[in-house]
Amino acid sequence: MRSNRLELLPAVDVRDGQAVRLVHGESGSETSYGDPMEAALAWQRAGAEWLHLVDLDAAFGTGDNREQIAEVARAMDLRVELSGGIRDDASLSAALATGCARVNLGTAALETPEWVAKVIAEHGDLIAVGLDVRGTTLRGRGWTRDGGDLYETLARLDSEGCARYVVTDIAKDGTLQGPNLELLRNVCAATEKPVVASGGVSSLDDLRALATLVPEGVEGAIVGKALYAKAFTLEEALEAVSV
Ligand SMILES: O=C(O)c1ccccc1N[C@@H]1O[C@H](COP(=O)(O)O)[C@@H](O)[C@H]1O
Repeated sequence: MRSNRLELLPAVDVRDGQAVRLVHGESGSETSYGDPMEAALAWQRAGAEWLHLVDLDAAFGTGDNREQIAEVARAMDLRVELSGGIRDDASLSAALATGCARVNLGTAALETPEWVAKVIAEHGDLIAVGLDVRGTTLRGRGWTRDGGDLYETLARLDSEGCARYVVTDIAKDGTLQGPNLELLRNVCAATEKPVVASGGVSSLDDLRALATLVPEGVEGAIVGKALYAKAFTLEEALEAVSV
């Protein structure tokens, strides 16, 4: 049964060994926030139940931070959602070996749909698919390449039994402009599977607005820039969505 409380997933995105935030996911727009382990431990101490942990170099194809990310994932007592560069058996096995609660596949769902169908069948709830969109066009390879229509891909993944979607509006990501509630409503109307919202959260009111979408299927929200910019604390965010 679905919970009626919005889950919060503070984000730690790692580029070149540092916790960073990007604007619109654009390479080169990084603001650095220091050591990823310290950031993750800070969110854990503040009461986070989930951590959204991203290897941005692996997503962009500019290397990877795999060892460091595995160290962070292993050090956590909370549940970790791991993403970035998980595109084949080797990277999936390495990700799952960290003990993470689930992995988030992006590019692979656009470029190697047969492999994604296979791993959904094998791993069920451990696999989520990230639907990173501009308008209704999916983007892969560090959000630099078009990858098809959102709703066609969603229907295909649904038919393959995908357990969950992480929906990012790229136009909102890292901008502190508020989430795209219309997009989230539309995705929730198109699937019965839970949706994790990503991109744009700027205030406690944004989180309260997302919490109103829980009955429609929004299960959680990824929060990045707003926490690093100290728009509110994680403790305040958790309180705002508690019911
Ligand atoms: O999170 C970001 O800011 C981001 C920016 C640019 C590209 C990817 C980004 N994050 C996440 O990376 C995975 C996709 O990685 P891949 O395509 O599977 O290698 C996905 O969770 C994005 O949301």
